[in-house]
Amino acid sequence: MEKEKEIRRGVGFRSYSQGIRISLRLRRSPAVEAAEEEEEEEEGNQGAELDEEALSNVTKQKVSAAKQYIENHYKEQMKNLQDRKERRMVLEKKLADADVSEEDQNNLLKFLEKKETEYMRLQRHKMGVDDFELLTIIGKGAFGEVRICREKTSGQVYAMKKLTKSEMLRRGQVEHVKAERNLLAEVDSNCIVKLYFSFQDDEFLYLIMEYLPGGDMMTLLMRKDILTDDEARFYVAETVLAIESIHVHNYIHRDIKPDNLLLDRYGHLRLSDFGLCKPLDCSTLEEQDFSGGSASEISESEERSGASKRTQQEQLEHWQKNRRMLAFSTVGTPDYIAPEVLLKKGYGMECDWWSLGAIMFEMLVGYPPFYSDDPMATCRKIVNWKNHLKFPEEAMLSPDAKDLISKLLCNVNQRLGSNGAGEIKAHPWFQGVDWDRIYQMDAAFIPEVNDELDTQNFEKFDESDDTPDRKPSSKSGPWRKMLSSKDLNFVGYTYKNFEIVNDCQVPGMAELKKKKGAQPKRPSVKTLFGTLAILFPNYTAYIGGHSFSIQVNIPHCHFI
Ligand SMILES: Nc1ncnc2c1ncn2[C@@H]1O[C@H](COP(=O)(O)OP(=O)(O)OP(=O)(O)O)[C@@H](O)[C@H]1O
Repeated sequence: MEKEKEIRRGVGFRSYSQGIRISLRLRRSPAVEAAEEEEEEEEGNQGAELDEEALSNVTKQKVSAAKQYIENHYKEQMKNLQDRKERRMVLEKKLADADVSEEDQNNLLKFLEKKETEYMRLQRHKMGVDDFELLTIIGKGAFGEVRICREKTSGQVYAMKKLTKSEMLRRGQVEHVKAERNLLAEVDSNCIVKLYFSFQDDEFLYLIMEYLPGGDMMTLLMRKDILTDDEARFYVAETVLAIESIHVHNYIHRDIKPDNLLLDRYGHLRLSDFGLCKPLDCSTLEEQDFSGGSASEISESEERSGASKRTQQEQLEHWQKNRRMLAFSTVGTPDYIAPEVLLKKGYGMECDWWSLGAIMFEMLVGYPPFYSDDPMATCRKIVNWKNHLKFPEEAMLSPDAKDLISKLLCNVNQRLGSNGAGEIKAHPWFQGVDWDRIYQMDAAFIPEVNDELDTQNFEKFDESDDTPDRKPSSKSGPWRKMLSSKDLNFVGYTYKNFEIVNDCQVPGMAELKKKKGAQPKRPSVKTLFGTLAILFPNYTAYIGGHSFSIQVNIPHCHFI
């Protein structure tokens, strides 16, 4: 009966996004359709409105998936049209001001149109794992692996993160993975790893990101043991900026740890791994499960294992021995998670500032503040942090460093950063930090990177076939795919970033930008060529009998 009602009503909705009205009906028999039309007329044409309760959950899910798909599609199309118009206008304006013959002007405009057509074709191209040559594995996590890869057509090198859908579903991580994709697509910041494409096949989700060859902070800390105050200040300051840049977009990371702080070619830090927090199973525990966390109870158990007698150096060595194992285990390390997150009490952005405090402690002391042989004991220590936060004397932390850590590892309502990142930036430990220029300055360490495929700053991983590569699913149209029950969960995941145009990668443009006002008023053909190159890199043009060839790596606008 319910079902019949559902079929009789059909499903309709209207979307007024970008001025486009969409109404969708799921399949009904012609007889049902006719009956419904009659009914609609009788009801004064109100039949398209949803009777929310009459719809099954699956139908509602399908409707919302279809709605999202169509809205995304039209939104993107409108934006593309607008962008195309703007590119034409920019070029026309430049041409009007330029010292170029009419013939050259026409040639350039024709060239632009040709490139636009190719660009549109490229946008329609359905990306799949087959578009990439898969190279070395550089990371493994609970849901999949990260490896470097090369796009076959452009030759561009990326990092490909591959996540197993079934695993995400099993662990209820679907919303998290969507959050990760959304954040990466939405936040365009120097401090965040850049996302170029995301796509999926039947079994996996793929994120194609920039490859950051400097390695991660976990590896750096394992190689260096501890950092000096100045070195730590540099990385902590860049982490503050990275956290701030996601908070201003109303995202909370919740899982900030050294493994998620990546270093670029020049040693500058970028935050990654959004929304895939792997809650140690203690996050499903209730408050009483954290009982037994008093100083004396934990000391007793640590005494039994000999942990309480360890010197700072011994504790550091013990930590390092366990660290990789913890990082690659399915439960992950809880060492940086805020107590309110562990207790599921409801948490806000402050939890990321707690993680910052734990990372800063590790940078200066050598191991995180609540480290214990057993991850459950670590959770207990975090929840009972007042009894367990101790600065080893041998570490000789400066009073300012201790003060900042203590103001980050504390109750939420007293935590520095609760009123914005400005509070943290103003702390005396950061005195002398030029917050506006830190990303332009030399990093504390410049990583050794010999070529674009160099992975020396990463651990070596086995090519064992945990998550076998599969062929991408058939390309028989988005609707069929969208409505297959498995993929409904991941609708809206696919993404191409054609937007981040980094003109500093265009030879000559960066210099022009630096020397303000140096750009000639009447641009030469060469400058015009630069403009076109920004729009459409990697091409050779013949202007005024000269051939100009520029190789520009703007991967998201690739191979046009
Ligand atoms: N864009 C990138 N460039 C270089 N290395 C990367 C990149 N993304 C990830 N990595 C490497 O892969 C490791 C795992 O990545 P990430 O944490 O995103 O994966 P994950 O499966 O979500 O792991 P986790 O188990 O921590 O959730 C990182 O610690 C880093 O060493």
